[in-house]
Amino acid sequence: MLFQGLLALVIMVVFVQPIITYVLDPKHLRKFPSPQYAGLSSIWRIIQNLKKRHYLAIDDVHRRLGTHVRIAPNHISISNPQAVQDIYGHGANFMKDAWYDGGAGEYRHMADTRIKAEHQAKRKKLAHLFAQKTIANLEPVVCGCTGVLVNQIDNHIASNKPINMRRYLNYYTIDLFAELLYGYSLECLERGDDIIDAETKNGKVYKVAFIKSLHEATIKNTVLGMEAPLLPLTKKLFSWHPYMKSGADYDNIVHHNTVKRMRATNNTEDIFSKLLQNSKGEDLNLPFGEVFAECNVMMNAGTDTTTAALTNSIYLIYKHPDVLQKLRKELDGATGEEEVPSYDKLANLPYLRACIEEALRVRPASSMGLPRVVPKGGRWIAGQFIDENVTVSVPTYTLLRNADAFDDAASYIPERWMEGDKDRMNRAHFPFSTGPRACIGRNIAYFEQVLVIGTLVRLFDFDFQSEDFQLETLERFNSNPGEMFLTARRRCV
Ligand code: HEM
Repeated sequence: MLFQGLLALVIMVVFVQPIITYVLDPKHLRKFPSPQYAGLSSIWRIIQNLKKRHYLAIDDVHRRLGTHVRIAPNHISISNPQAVQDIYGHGANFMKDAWYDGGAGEYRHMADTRIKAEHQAKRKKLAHLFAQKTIANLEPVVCGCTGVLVNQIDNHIASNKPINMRRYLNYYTIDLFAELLYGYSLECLERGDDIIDAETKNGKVYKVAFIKSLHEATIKNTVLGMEAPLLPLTKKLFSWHPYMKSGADYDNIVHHNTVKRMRATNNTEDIFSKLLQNSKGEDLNLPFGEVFAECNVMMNAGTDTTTAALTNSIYLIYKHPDVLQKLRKELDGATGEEEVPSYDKLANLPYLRACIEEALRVRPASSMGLPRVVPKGGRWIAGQFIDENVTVSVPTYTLLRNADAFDDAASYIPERWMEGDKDRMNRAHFPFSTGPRACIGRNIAYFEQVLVIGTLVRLFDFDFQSEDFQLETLERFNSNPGEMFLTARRRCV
């Protein structure tokens, strides 16, 4: 009876109420074109998401229908560089949409906190963790992990086996971020798998796969968040679904490591120790739930996006032999005999940086338009007035391929970041988002990319499994690369 009641309510909210709203059109949204039935039901977007091709569907509708497109009953997607500042810029004051409630737990973390004052307080508290100065101190850990990755590639060469670079780069980011955060590695790279300890609140420890848990949890959060008002119901209705268990598994991985680190008595200089204190070293007395929430988002955002960025860079560089050759010339001139060069030798190499930037543009780790709510009074966004309380977003993938901002936009051309019109490009280039909610971890992300790409390109030749290999993208929330098997050889210099 309860189940039928819930189902009826879901049908009412998902189907009936949007039809009434569509006809009455209180927020004047019918003037915006929309694909198929997207203006009537969020099911259209949910289906695109379940197909893991949401960004491509949105890209396609913008090409066909123009800059302002209604992609859900209360959601306008706006593909225009001006909209980036209008929506996400400092001073725009657009709140994060209720979609972020999809994955929110008892305590909010920095990324899913929606209230401005709460977010500002959190960001102020945690900003010192991500300052360039703090990150420079992390170099021994990043170099150490990069060395383990090099060893593993050598092991694959020795045993004549191709290496699944997408997975090994993910093991790398998991180990690296665990070591940065908790002060110890989860040793996925050494083992060649991501099966690690998780722990329930009752203290039961069990083994689980990190990548699968995180990915399935993300699909669940993304899809359920698209009908945020229904979350209290849908979470119950789908409690049987395996992705719910995956969500709990991911939380339990973070729980296990947070409890373990909390108990540790040694004075490790890791992000965790800094998380518990302010920049003056005074104890913040954070409740466990808040510490857990921040660790939860860091193990997610700090691993999944950088895996995508690293895999995409390796793919694109080795798919473009002219780029590979030019990059190697720059690297060889700047580095010595050491296997893993120091960061300062790589940090200011313009072509290396251009290769990384261009990979973030053509294959962004985060492709989906990040939803925000139009503030009271409504706003003009990229030339069109949008009523208050309407959800808006800029489709990241589509804008990063905007033909007005980028010549030959679909092609991988690192040179554009050295010779092109940077002002024109930067108006549309926002792989880390922008404004007060922009990525706080971008310094870490560049640090890792510079070291890993700089090291691997110098040391190894890689062959794809076939000449026509195309790396697929599976968009959950982040755009995750598919499997990428490479045959490695030590480079002959
Ligand atoms: C190439 C790698 C990365 C990319 C492309 C990336 C991209 C992004 C984007 C687009 C956002 C905005 C999300 C939104 O508005 O919903 C974001 C936010 C965030 N990122 Fe990253 N990220 C990367 C690496 C990292 C790393 C290494 C960390 C380390 C912890 C991190 C932590 C965060 C956090 C905590 C937020 C929320 C910030 C806030 O709302 O104030 N990211 N990132």
